[in-house]
Amino acid sequence: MMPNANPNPKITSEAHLLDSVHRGEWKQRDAWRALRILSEFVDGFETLSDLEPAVSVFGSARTKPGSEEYVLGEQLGAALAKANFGVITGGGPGIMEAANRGARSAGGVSIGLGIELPFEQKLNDYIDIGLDFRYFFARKTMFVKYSQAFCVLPGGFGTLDELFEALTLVQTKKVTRFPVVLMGVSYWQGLIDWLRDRMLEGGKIAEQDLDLMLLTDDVDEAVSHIVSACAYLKECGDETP
Ligand SMILES: C/C(=C\CNc1ncnc2c1ncn2[C@@H]1O[C@H](COP(=O)(O)O)[C@@H](O)[C@H]1O)CO
Repeated sequence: MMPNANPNPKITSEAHLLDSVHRGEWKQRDAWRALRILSEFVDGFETLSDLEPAVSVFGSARTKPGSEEYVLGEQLGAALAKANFGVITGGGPGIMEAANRGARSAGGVSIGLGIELPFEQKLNDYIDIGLDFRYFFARKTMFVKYSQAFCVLPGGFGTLDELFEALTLVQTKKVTRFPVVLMGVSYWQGLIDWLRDRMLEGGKIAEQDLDLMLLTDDVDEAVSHIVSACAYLKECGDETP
């Protein structure tokens, strides 16, 4: 059954926190929720701080095993592992599973940062280090902090949210300029054209903001781009080229 067809979805902790209707709950409950939020950060920092260099892979939760995009996710996970990167995903199905599966099959470290959702869900079966989060914002901090790069495969709202969060953090220099690779040229080309024709032409972003992304179908090109960008950053610190 598709998740959003569930007749009785549970109300998650994050939904309670973000609830803007039941004002009575705010005073009683939110201060306590802050402690739970703090514990998510502490668990994340403790579990992930010893991680070797890693790359976060994002993409649709709905991609079917065996499909072309799933196979691309597996190949990418394996190639990243062979280049000695851990592979971090959202721990769910689809592209997340594919990348974890590829990383595991190549003997790499496979990490899943799961999220509590209104419907039953467990981490996929290809994860060595797994964490479950209640709050998207705590989980997002871990993706950014413990990755050297982001690879983004075809996906929906969740994937776009992760992509644009990363780009905003790099653009505003909240994080070191690190590589963002978009994989799946035919899927992303329309978005890139729109960013160029509308956003750039309209003066909403700068040319260098578009340069933050590499668009490719080629796994080897993606990985060597990440390897050389990481080497450059190690040499030059935060300075942009
Ligand atoms: C919809 C389905 C499962 C949802 N399960 C998810 N588990 C973990 N992480 C998820 C899930 N759904 C979204 N995410 C995060 O967003 C990205 C994918 O979102 P999209 O809208 O599918 O593009 C992904 O990178 C995750 O971090 C089906 O069984």
